[in-house]
Amino acid sequence: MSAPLLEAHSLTRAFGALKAVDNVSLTLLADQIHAVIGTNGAGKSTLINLLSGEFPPTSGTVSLLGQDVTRWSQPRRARAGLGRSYQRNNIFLPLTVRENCRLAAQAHVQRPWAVWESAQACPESRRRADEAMERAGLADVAHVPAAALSHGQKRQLEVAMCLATQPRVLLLDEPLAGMGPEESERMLALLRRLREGHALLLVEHDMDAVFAVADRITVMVNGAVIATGTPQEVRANRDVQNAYLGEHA
Ligand SMILES: Nc1ncnc2c1ncn2[C@@H]1O[C@H](COP(=O)(O)OP(=O)(O)OP(=O)(O)O)[C@@H](O)[C@H]1O
Repeated sequence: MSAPLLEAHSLTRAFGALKAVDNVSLTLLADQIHAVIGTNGAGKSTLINLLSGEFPPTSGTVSLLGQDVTRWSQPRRARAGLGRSYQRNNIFLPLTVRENCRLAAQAHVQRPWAVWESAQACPESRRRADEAMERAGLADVAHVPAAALSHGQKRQLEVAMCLATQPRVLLLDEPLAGMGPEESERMLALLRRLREGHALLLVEHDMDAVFAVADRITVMVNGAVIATGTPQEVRANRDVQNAYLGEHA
């Protein structure tokens, strides 16, 4: 069995009286895609925010590569190997694909205070950027300004920028949002390629895609986990069928 790269133990996050995430435990293994699904407001984005370190949990712990990172900031977790792509667009539109990837790598490698000055000069960030573009299938459009990319390519670029930071764990928040069938297929192929060597957490509303690509699925309702298992186990789970799946059961 693969090693756990990220573990959440009994994570809870309250906003006033509301428990947006309620006693959630989760283990992300290397070489696996772990999807988190649930209705709107189930707590998926809050869970990603707790794992990535956007804000602290009310209680519970997060460990990354065996280290307790619960009180670590988001940048510190990122430097330790936790990558995240956002639902909101994080790209510098006037810059080329390569420059966006270089800046992401640069912010990580060294001299983060000098990102503009040395994006050209730092061979290590150039190497990481080129590798990330290659893996994300964007090498052909390296010189294209991000503004000229299709919606699907922009989402690929977000993943590439995340890869340029050389993470072991990738948290992906709705990478397929707004995509047509062809773009979705391309992104799914990319996620499958990324599985090797990484632990991927995928929050996604497209159930067909989730069941096609995930090794494990966690189902959340009202902040709590109601089931975790293989796609087959989750599909067959009565609680999940009643609470959520409907026509996907
Ligand atoms: N900063 C906040 N302050 C107060 N309530 C919040 C905050 N963030 C989230 N919530 C509430 O927590 C609950 C979970 O929200 P969250 O965005 O995590 O759900 P989600 O599963 O990601 O939903 P969606 O699929 O619509 O993105 C919701 O009821 C939401 O209104």
